[in-house]
Amino acid sequence: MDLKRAGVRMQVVLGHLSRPSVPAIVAHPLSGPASSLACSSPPQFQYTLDNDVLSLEQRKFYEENGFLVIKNLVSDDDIQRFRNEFDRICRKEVNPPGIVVMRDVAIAKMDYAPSEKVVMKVQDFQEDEELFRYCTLPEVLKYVECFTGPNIMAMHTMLINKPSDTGKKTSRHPMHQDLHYFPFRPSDRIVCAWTAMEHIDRKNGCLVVLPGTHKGTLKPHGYPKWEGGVNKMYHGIQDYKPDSSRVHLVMEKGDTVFFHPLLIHGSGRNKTQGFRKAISCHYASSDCHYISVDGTSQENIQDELKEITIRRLGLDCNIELKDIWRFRGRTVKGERINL
Ligand SMILES: CCCC(=O)SCCNC(=O)CCNC(=O)[C@H](O)C(C)(C)COP(=O)(O)OP(=O)(O)OC[C@H]1O[C@@H](n2cnc3c(N)ncnc32)[C@H](O)[C@@H]1OP(=O)(O)O
Ligand SMILES: Nc1ncnc2c1ncn2[C@@H]1O[C@H](COP(=O)(O)OP(=O)(O)OP(=O)(O)O)[C@@H](O)[C@H]1O
Ligand SMILES: O=C(O)CCC(=O)C(=O)O
Ligand SMILES: [Fe+2]
Ligand SMILES: [Mg+2]
Repeated sequence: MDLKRAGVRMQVVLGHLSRPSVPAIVAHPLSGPASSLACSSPPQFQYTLDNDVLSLEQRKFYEENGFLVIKNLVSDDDIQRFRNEFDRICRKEVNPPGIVVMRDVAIAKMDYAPSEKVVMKVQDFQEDEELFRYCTLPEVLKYVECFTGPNIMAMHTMLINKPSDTGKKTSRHPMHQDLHYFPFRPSDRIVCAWTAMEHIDRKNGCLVVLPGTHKGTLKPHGYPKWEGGVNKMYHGIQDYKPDSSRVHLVMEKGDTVFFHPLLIHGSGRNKTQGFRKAISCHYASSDCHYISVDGTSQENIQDELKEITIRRLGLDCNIELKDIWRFRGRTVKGERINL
């Protein structure tokens, strides 16, 4: 086993077994700045920017693996507030503009009273002041800036309420790269923050990552051929091999993983009776620019997103993908430049 793999394994094992202690390569919000550890010949960094937040070890870990877990970053109080607001949205006590409330495909056509038990995800909560607070938390943005730089936009927001699997395995999220969904670049200035809202492990469907895959390119995505069905827009990489060496990220409430948009990741079934909750935001530097995805592997998701948006807004004309993203994006720090 090479050192990198051993390191990843150690993080996961130690992170799971020895909760109060901070394993060497698991980042801690209070751990020291890179500058204090700087050695004589600084390595070249591609995926992280010079900053006083990440230790050299944390920085190297992200460069090598494409993700970094920061333990205990978001407070219990904040998580409770997000839970309360999610509940209010599910019960239709509030209906913020733009929000998408999604049911699991296994129950999509059934008629149930509105409650958190029928909602698998809310998305695009940029107009919901209470949930959008997550995207503006200074403790989160402090880390985001290490990847995006100072001009930061929140581009995509989600609260995922992974339901108990009905037996059809539809609670799985196929392995994918988030960049498939994004018509902006460069990819290295985009990062996802994903915070566990409770203890999450393999039983309730934790995140699964393929370390180091952020160094590859964007792969073609499509719907996996799953007997029990697949949720709308849950595309997966087409050449997924079940034997790929996966790392399951066991996380505690408040732990936050930052990951690169090319990192291949997904999540397994929720085999418990509860709903597994996580809140996330994709950030990008506002220096990024929109690209045309015409004629690329992203054309399939462009077509689906345009179709849904046109239907939802009741438009009778075409709409440009970049305008959908311009409309969603919100500046959370610095100034809005290109996006
Ligand atoms: C980095 C990003 C990574 C990502 O994963 S981004 C993924 C992007 N996902 C999205 O943008 C959200 C996709 N979901 C949606 O837009 C909506 O939930 C969706 C699917 C349009 C349904 O919303 P509504 O139209 O409000 O719901 P509805 O009950 O009227 O259903 C309309 C038709 O859609 C079907 N449907 C609902 N939920 C579904 C699901 N989970 N999977 C597959 N199909 C689903 C539903 O059965 C109905 O079909 P029909 O028209 O009756 O044949
Ligand atoms: N054809 C596929 N394309 C893309 N991703 C897939 C495909 N089949 C399975 N996956 C993903 O691979 C992971 C493992 O799949 P599996 O069916 O073993 O799920 P599980 O047993 O519920 O979860 P786990 O093994 O992670 O505990 C899941 O994240 C799943 O979404
Ligand atoms: O929370 C999960 O299960 C994974 C979500 C995810 O990767 C996504 O929506 O892009
Ligand atoms: Fe994802
Ligand atoms: Mg499995």
